[in-house]
Amino acid sequence: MPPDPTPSRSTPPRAVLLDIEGTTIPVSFVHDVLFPYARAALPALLREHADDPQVHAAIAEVARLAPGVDPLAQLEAWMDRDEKIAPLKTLQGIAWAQGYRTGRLSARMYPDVLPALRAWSAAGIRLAVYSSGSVAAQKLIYGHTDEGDVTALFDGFYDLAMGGKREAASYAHIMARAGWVAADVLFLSDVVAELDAAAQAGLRTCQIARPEDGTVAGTTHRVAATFAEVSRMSGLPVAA
Ligand SMILES: CSCCC(=O)C(=O)COP(=O)(O)O
Ligand SMILES: [Mg+2]
Repeated sequence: MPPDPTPSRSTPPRAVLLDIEGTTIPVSFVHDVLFPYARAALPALLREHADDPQVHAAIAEVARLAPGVDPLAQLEAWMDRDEKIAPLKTLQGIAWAQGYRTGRLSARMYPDVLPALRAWSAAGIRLAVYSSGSVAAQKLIYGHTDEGDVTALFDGFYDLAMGGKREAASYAHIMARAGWVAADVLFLSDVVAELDAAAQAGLRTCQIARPEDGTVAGTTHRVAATFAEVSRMSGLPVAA
């Protein structure tokens, strides 16, 4: 995307960066389906696949971050606190891969999301994902939705390798990596601290506050309950 010499908030965004949990996929799917699936699968994964290079590297990273602690116990403690730690996210992604492959997992998106993403993409709006879930896990979730494989809608996938979602520098890294101009990009998330960080980096922001997830609307960002509302507020194409 070439830089716009006169970026203006009165023009529609040229790109949209999207959080997953609570924004495109229900919190209940992540917390009641994905997380318990990974928690149940991790002991066998660590026991039986410790020689797999990705598993091996992730376990080594857990040991580096928590020296002297049993890696499985540490992972379970992080899961108890829903910590967004890269090796945990890598291992969860590996655990979910088997579930998607065998058809035991299929992702449910909020019903308003896909029509909007399709309309935005068809109009040339660039779309990218930024989630604490690993890039591999992001491609799995969007590759195995109840609506089929929707990964082709996205130009980019970004995870904690860019930095934490509550740090402004992470959004600057993503802009540099994508070649996007922050002022032209709309970031959608349910979490105010993430929106604060994105706004600090110069992105436009809109909080997604879903009644079904009980998301509490903040006071400092625009708020929408659905992607149709985002379209109307931001001048993005509205789904037919
Ligand atoms: C890739 S889906 C699972 C998302 C996940 O593991 C998580 O912790 C939620 O992160 P998000 O940044 O999407 O809120
Ligand atoms: Mg979220």
